[in-house]
Amino acid sequence: MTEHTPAGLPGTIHHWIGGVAVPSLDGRTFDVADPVSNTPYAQAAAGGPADVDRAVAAARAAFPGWSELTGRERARTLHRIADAVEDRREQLAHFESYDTGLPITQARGQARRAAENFRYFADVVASLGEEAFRQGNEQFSYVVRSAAGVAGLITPWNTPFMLESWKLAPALAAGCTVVLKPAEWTPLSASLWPEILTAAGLPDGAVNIVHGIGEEAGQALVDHPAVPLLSFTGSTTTGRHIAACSARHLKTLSMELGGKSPVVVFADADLDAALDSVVFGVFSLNGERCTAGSRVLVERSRYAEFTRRLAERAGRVRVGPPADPATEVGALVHPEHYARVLGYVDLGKEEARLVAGGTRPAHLAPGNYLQPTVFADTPRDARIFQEEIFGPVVAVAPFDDEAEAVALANATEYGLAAYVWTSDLKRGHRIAHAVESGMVWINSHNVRDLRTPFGGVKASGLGREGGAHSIDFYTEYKTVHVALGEVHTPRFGGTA
Ligand SMILES: NC(=O)c1ccc[n+]([C@@H]2O[C@H](COP(=O)([O-])OP(=O)(O)OC[C@H]3O[C@@H](n4cnc5c(N)ncnc54)[C@H](O)[C@@H]3O)[C@@H](O)[C@H]2O)c1
Ligand SMILES: O=C/C=C/C=C(\O)C(=O)O
Repeated sequence: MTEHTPAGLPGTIHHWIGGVAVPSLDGRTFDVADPVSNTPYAQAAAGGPADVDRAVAAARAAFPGWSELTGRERARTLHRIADAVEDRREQLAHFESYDTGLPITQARGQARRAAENFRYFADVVASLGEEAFRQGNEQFSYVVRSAAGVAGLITPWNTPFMLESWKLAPALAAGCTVVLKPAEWTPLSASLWPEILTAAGLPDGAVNIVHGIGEEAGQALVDHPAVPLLSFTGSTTTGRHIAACSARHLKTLSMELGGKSPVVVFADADLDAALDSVVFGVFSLNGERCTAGSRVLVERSRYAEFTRRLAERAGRVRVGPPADPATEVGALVHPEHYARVLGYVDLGKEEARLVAGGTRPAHLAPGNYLQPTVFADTPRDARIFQEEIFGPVVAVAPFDDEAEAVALANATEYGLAAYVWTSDLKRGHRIAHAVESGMVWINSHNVRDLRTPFGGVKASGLGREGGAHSIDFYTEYKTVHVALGEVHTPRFGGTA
């Protein structure tokens, strides 16, 4: 605990099954710590197969009632969920910041975005139509959509509440009922869902939450035969494992996985704007952001200037306690993750040239703090150029021409996001089309439009969520064909 411990912390975080807060059937719990003191402040229920089974049963029981409502009726509940999130925005932000180490100002933004996710998907489902096709006067076909069933939602520890809402909102909008398994390092903000969903009048069992360790609670959800679809956000390694396990039941999968997104800066770019975007893109959210621009490729004629300015800016980023409103980079989520990031920093010192950061800021004693770190002259086969670090660490490298920029941008197994900076818009589009990624921003940082497909290619994922793509994922189609005129069925076997 620290002087910044928020009021109202629960001592125990329970599962939420069928509208009731419950411990694990076998009574097991795990420790939950904050990333500043790294000491446990709560116990959370450690779910296993029997708890997941109970949660799936509750979701199945709630499914007929929830899925048979009209889209407009479900939309009304979703708007009330958004209201309830907004009502608790301060508490949510403080819980999130305390548990994850995110700076409080950024945690507030994530809470706002969570409410927005519910409003957005409420509007989508309220205006959703279905398709019809006519073949002259002979046949009419129409397509009905229905909720796909009980959805399993498995979420990571970075921006946990927002990413939970990014799955809960479209799943509920589409008429699914769900079992959510939050990340075990950051279960605190999820402990507010029961209060939020109850205040909004969501029927019991429509959302069930099972806390626990990925390999136990998450695995049980993956293996459950009555969960036909899984939406997973997390690491590529876990995603691959879940996909392999899901083959047995042919589950429908949506996977938002890791990234190593390039930022390509041409000599004709607005360098000030590009610099702002690079600094924000890799150091905001503590660098624990799937779409972080963690590889910066700069045209050689501006490379030295850009690298020097980036190093200066990184040195001025304010690292500090997550609860301090002046903090720009807080504490990394967990000592294990912190050690992993520090391991990459040590490696980077061998593989490239350290030009900023690389150490714990002297004034911050315990806590998982790291000064924003910049490596220059990074070779393309360096591990710090290839592997997702998921912390405030950026690798910079020069390029000589457009072809080399594209080759370097594509020289990783990942393909989530990419960013291009140039004042030549034709070139901007050329690069956007040539880069292997699910999303590209030209002369912009990661500004989201919730209507667009979000997701990646290569090792960054499978499928897309966002807008109608989310609704498609959480629904099944059925096509109904009906004859309009006289039917001339080919007569097999002659007449009787
Ligand atoms: N592409 C995106 O949209 C996006 C968004 C956020 C995070 N991420 C990625 O997430 C990663 C960081 O998150 P993380 O470290 O929590 O990832 P992780 O894969 O370790 O864990 C994610 C979730 O999966 C669960 N899990 C672990 N093993 C499991 C198993 N065998 N079966 C079922 N569930 C299991 C965990 O408990 C957790 O809830 C990074 O790679 C990051 O890029 C991607
Ligand atoms: O760290 C990952 C961030 C994911 C972001 C979204 O899913 C989103 O902005 O909708």
